[in-house]
Amino acid sequence: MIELKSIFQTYKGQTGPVEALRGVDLHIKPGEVFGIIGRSGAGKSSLVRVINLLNRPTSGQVLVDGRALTSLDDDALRVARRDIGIIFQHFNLLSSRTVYDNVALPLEIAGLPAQDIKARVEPLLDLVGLTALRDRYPAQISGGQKQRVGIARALANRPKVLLSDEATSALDPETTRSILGLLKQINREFGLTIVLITHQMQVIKQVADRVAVIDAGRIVESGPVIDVFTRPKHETTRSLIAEIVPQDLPESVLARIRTLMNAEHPEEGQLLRLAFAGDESDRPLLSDVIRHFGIDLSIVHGQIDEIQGKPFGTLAVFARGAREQLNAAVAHLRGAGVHVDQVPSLSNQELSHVR
Ligand SMILES: Nc1ncnc2c1ncn2[C@@H]1O[C@H](COP(=O)(O)OP(=O)(O)OP(=O)(O)O)[C@@H](O)[C@H]1O
Repeated sequence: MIELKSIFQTYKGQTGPVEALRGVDLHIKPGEVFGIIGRSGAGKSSLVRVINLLNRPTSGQVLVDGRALTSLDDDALRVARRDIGIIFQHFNLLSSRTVYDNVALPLEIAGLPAQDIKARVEPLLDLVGLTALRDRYPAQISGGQKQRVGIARALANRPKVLLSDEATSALDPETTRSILGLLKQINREFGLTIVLITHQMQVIKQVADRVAVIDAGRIVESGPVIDVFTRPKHETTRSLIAEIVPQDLPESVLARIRTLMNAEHPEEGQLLRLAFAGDESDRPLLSDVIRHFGIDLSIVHGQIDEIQGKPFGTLAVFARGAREQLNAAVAHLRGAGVHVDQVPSLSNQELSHVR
């Protein structure tokens, strides 16, 4: 549905060129909710605005629904853009127009007759739950309601793709949940492809199917959300995930591990960090390894959460047993699809760096 090929975006900065995007390749499939996450200044807005050519990239190709937007002239691009709706952090509504007239605006620009406009706008107001507020002005409605107007307006031209540029960043957590719920509903009902950029992992966790992590203008990691959450590879991903899944063990847990460690011969104890997702979490894997390999396990820390109905979690366990048995147990867990980090040393100094 959307293909970005080797995208570079360089701005003329005040003190010299700023390379906001440095060779981005992305392939977003039809009907998926694709999240792009990164810290402030990573290049998220530049990237999302390249998709509809609000920003023309310095080099690279943008294909949407098989059409190379980067090769179109201005007139053809204007028409092609009707297939791509966009919603913004600050809603960008016209204050002098009512809710109804804001939603109608893109259809007026496209030259639809008033009757056709009415036939499109009314069901959209119904969809976003604003029929009763149709004659209010933006100053007379809440932030969440403004974003609902933004969504209805973005859908007016019946796009195939909806871009969301930090659309929930100015909203409180409850309103954010309801707006994301609405986006997911639209994605399911209309099969609309949604690309959302955000700096909030909560947003990715609630609605995205796949996610790409952008850092300093490059995609550093991408994949299904559940994989990226349970097995983050890049430091930026780890620190973003720490917002909702703590990546470092708390000091009190480290103190417990030190106590356990002091009670053991170093070669007989090992700290393991397990990450599991989906079906793995339903199986009695820990009791399996205790029974089959004759080892003891103490759970020292853990967290279980859910991503779109699928459980995922991390556990830190202190494993005791003969070295060979411990290694066999780790191999068994890995064979069952659990990601296992073996914390290699039990020295106090290294424990202070345990993640
Ligand atoms: N028009 C511009 N002129 C010069 N530099 C720009 C321009 N727009 C963005 N930049 C720079 O490009 C880099 C990427 O900016 P961008 O807005 O894409 O990042 P972002 O991840 O969306 O950040 P934020 O979350 O803070 O909005 C930053 O260093 C920014 O200062």
